[in-house]
Amino acid sequence: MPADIHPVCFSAPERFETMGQPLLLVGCGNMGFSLLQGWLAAGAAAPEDVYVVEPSEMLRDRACQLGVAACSTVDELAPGLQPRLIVLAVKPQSIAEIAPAYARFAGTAAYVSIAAGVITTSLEKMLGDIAILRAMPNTPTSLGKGSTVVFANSRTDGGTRERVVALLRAGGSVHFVDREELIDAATAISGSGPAYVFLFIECLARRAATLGLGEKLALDLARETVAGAAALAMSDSSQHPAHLREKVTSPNGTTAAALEILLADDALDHLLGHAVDAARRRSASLSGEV
Ligand SMILES: NC(=O)C1=CN([C@@H]2O[C@H](COP(=O)(O)OP(=O)(O)OC[C@H]3O[C@@H](n4cnc5c(N)ncnc54)[C@H](O)[C@@H]3O)[C@@H](O)[C@H]2O)C=CC1
Ligand SMILES: O=C(O)[C@@H]1CCC=N1
Repeated sequence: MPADIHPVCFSAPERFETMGQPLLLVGCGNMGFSLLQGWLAAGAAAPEDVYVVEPSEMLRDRACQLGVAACSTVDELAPGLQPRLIVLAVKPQSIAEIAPAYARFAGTAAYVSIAAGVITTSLEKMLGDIAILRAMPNTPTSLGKGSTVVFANSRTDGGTRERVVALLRAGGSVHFVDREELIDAATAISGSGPAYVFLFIECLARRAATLGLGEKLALDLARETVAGAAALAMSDSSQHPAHLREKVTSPNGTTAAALEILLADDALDHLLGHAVDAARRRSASLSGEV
């Protein structure tokens, strides 16, 4: 873990502080819905406290099936609604158009944006000089197995940080960074990371099928192998992944034959390095497009 990323020591509270406090989720697409699933499953928010704004009828229906209220535009929200937290889960390219309509809640609300690459200075121009946090979650949040990296602007007080952590903690671990550019790094590692792992599963399954294992068994084995290895890697933090790898690798055995290819000229390391750099640079460049 980079020295700048400090995990928040936050054991799950018995009673989440977000309970009874209206929470507004703006955008309920892939990531917004993953967050919503995580919050509700962990009891971090009660369905009756959550209001979703989402223009897609299909996605509103999906949200409503979890018991929350959903409408298609900000203007349809009850005039008296005073949200305590507003989570902006819309695309970076559309946030400048969408966010300003939510500035009217600034008297009661703190804002969390999950938009990749959209810096707090830009968000402050859209919403005002108020408490704004950037969070970079990932889709395993829907199962409470996600990682979220958070940066808070200077207007964010301790109570607001705690409230946001209480909510995000429902989706898995929460880590604060104190330099905003580290959100770009986190985006490239944990935000986009699940896609790299899914690609690995796809590739492994394709190879398994090529070896004659059959489509279903091929996919089952690829999924189970990644899930099992990840569970092992998580089960004992004193064991470095390299040590776990060595335990699989018999001298002059089959794993050694495969690793000789993957480790040759640091091929995999370099490929992943290029990929992660591209994601980090893309995150940084998105800020110039907003
Ligand atoms: N998909 C992922 O794994 C992650 C995504 N993010 C960030 O989350 C944000 C959303 O990404 P996705 O969920 O993947 O995209 P998405 O396209 O699935 O979701 C965006 C949603 O915003 C809705 N929307 C459009 N206009 C709206 C408006 N005026 N008011 C309310 N909602 C509106 C869309 O209908 C759509 O459902 C992006 O900024 C992305 O950078 C961050 C971490 C991970
Ligand atoms: O691909 C993207 O831009 C978003 C941010 C991290 C994951 N998905």
